[in-house]
Amino acid sequence: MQTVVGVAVVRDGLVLAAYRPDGGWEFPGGKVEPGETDEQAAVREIREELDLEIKVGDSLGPGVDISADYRLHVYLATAVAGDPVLREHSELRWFAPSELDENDWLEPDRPFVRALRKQL
Ligand SMILES: Nc1nc2c([nH]c(=O)n2[C@H]2C[C@H](O)[C@@H](COP(=O)(O)OP(=O)(O)OP(=O)(O)O)O2)c(=O)[nH]1
Repeated sequence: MQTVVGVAVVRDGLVLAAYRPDGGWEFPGGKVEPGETDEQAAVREIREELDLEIKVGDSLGPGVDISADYRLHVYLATAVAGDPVLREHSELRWFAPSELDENDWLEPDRPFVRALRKQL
């Protein structure tokens, strides 16, 4: 089983969501490479995808299977420097927790979206 890390970047009480070109909101992030920790992968992916420096915080809850091969783990993070740059997604948006509608998110992300609505 390989881990995919999603990062819930929080700033001023808003969470950053990224819209996939093939549809659906997701947490920016990606696959953890061999020898990397989840945290290292999160920092690398957010730098690559958004040109953003982050500090990774707590996990948002137990991992959720994406498929037989991949499991999604989502971590809270804060932006240390810079603004996110649109590179790989079709849209980036900061959502207030009350605006988060889990139905617009990829299915594996929905428990994490619910956790965010409770925690933020
Ligand atoms: N980054 C990210 N991926 C997610 C989330 N939820 C979810 O099911 N996924 C899936 C989509 C992808 O199939 C896989 C992550 O792959 P990736 O981000 O490294 O690369 P990718 O979109 O180019 O994926 P792929 O087409 O190469 O499979 O996990 C999420 O919140 N964030």
